[in-house]
Amino acid sequence: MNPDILRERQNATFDIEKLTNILDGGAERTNRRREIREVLVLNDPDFDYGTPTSLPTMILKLREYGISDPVEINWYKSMYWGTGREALGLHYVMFLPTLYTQCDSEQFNKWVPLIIGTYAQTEMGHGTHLRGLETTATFDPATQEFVMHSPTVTSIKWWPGGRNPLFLPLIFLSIPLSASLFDLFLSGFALPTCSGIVIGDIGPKFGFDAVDNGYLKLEHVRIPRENMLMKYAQVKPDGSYVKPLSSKLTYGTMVFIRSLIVGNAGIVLSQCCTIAIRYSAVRHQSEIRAGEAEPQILDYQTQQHKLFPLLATAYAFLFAGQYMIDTYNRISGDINQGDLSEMPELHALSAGLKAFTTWTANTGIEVCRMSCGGHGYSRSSALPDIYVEFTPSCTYEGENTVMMLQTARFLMKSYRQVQAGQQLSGAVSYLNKVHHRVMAPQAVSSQLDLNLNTLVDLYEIRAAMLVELAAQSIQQESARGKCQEDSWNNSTIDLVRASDAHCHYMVLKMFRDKVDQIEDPGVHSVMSTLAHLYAIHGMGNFTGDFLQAGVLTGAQVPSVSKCLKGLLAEVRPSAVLLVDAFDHHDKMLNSVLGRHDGNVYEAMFEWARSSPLNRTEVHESFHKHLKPLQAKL
Ligand SMILES: CCCCCCCC/C=C\CCCCC/C=C/C(=O)SCCNC(=O)CCNC(=O)[C@H](O)C(C)(C)COP(=O)(O)OP(=O)(O)OC[C@H]1O[C@@H](n2cnc3c(N)ncnc32)[C@H](O)[C@@H]1OP(=O)(O)O
Ligand SMILES: Cc1cc2nc3c(=O)[nH]c(=O)nc-3n(C[C@H](O)[C@H](O)[C@H](O)COP(=O)(O)OP(=O)(O)OC[C@H]3O[C@@H](n4cnc5c(N)ncnc54)[C@H](O)[C@@H]3O)c2cc1C
Repeated sequence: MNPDILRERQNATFDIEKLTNILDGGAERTNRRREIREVLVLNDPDFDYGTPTSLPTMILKLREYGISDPVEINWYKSMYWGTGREALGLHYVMFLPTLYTQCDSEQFNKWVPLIIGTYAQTEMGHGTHLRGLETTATFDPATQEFVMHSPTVTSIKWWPGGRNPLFLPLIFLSIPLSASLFDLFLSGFALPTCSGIVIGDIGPKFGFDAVDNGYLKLEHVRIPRENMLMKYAQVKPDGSYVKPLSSKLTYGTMVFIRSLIVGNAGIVLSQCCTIAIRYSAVRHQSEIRAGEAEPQILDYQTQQHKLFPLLATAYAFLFAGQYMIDTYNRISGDINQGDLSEMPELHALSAGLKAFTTWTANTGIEVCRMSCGGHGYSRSSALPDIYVEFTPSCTYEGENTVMMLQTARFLMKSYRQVQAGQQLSGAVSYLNKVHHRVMAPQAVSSQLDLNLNTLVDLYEIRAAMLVELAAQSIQQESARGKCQEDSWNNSTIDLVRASDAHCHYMVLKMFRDKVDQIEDPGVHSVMSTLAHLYAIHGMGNFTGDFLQAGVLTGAQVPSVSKCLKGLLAEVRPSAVLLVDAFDHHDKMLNSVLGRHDGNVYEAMFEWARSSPLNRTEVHESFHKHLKPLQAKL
């Protein structure tokens, strides 16, 4: 083991295993995750990663082991495929959940065990604006079929991932009866027997290469009436339409996946922090004091300033992901029982946190890559591949700006309710104080109050102020004679800013609540330090907001920076131990820089030598192209 990394692991001030258990949701979950990793994947003689049979092997193994829990599927898949995506991601995280949540019982029993599918909602002309989707599904009572049709070039289904060229069970969103409502259809087409279908691949993408994203054009293709997913809405044999309790129930799968993406952003950021911080512990470069040995780059304050707030953010997002999934499970359970009262809040929370966490993690991956210098740009680091695979999460499953505006819609509605004298509960209950003006900034002392509860309060006041400012912008636009829609559009910068601040407050609050639950003194101490670092770092990035909210004075601003530097120094001794607690297996990370043993250079040389370009002393292209050319010169 590299001596630097060995030294970093001595004198631990907290129990790493206990922290890993907290991240997994308990010791039993850690044991189960490791069982899946060690027994069901690494030590499985059939484990054949990287071969053409990998995918079918994985599917059969998941069924053989009876793994159906989304988290356990993800544990298995991420061990099998490492940090990359694989062609069946969409099947597991969108196609199956749609069947689970939108099929009636007969359909469920008929389809779920049997098929692999994709989710074809987006069209060439519309991905965000679902009410603008053009694909039609017209019911023909005479034949008890729906006629599926792509009326325009912009209605061609575009992007469905994992498009299977031979058999096409896919979830469709189409407009069967009216522009405002659309429903889900399962369309099993067996190509090439089924005429009226034009299918293909949309071509090379920025990345996501393991997933074949396709296109699908339908020309009056008929499917049985029974293929409409009929849990919430039905078309009866006589053609009558039974509306769902809410038209937004059709959107349920997107809410589910957005809820998963929050935790996934934490996982991906934790992978990158593991790579960058372990590498920074073994990389020596330049000098701090003339004549002394080159220091570990982790001892540079700027390197700590790049990586430690991201480390704190990774923990924050992992805890936010736990909260999000628990909230999703609770509310979707109520929805299943017909109680839709919290559906708007679930939508607003999942939409906002999906955007907030993916935007932050997306930027953070690049900071981790650049903090590793040239070797960070090598594919051997795994950081370029992680970035390329993660960055579309800011676009898919709800483009981030649009998602933030959906959260803003909920915040504005809540603000208006408070103005009308209603008492709010849940995540927006802090807006009650705005109405009663108890949001007045606390007596701001000359010293920054570092109590975590106080910091949470300051973020709450900042969010409330920005919600009020956005609402005032809309009111001012209306007062200038603008219609409601234009008043909204002319305030969308403020609205996104308010949603971002609301999400930032929510994530810090979840972090603080999780720290409060930690009983082990050592783990509590180091997690409390990270939560403070997360809060103070955000205060440094958004100083203007806190000044504008009156919860920070100009005189206190220097102490924010001073406090930040102190917290960076406090984290430094535990940095490697804190990434060890993420418990990412070398085989899954697949990173020369992030190896657990820290033996980076030896591994990098081996990695380079294994490159296809180094198979022969002289590359065949010399003999094929250059040598004949030289002979002519
Ligand atoms: C631990 C396990 C980890 C697993 C790892 C998995 C991590 C993930 C990794 C990879 C993922 C797989 C790869 C994904 C591939 C990508 C797939 C896709 O992209 S599929 C397509 C996704 N498309 C979208 O998300 C479309 C976005 N657009 C919309 O959702 C809607 O158009 C809209 C923007 C919400 C607007 O809808 P609409 O116009 O109908 O509504 P509005 O007029 O704006 O609002 C009317 C009222 O409706 C409320 N509303 C809107 N949506 C919802 C909802 N979903 N639920 C509840 N309520 C909703 C809205 O709030 C308004 O309410 P009021 O204000 O009127 O009260
Ligand atoms: C890798 C990848 C995989 C995908 N897989 C699938 C899949 O399997 N199935 C599927 O159905 N789809 C899939 N998609 C499509 C994806 O869901 C859409 O790209 C996404 O919903 C964004 O919609 P759009 O492309 O129409 O972008 P647009 O909405 O056209 O966004 C373009 C710009 O317009 C802005 N904008 C749009 N509306 C508003 C508004 N109301 N207010 C302010 N600004 C606005 C956006 O903020 C953005 O800046 C995938 C996409 C990617 C990148």
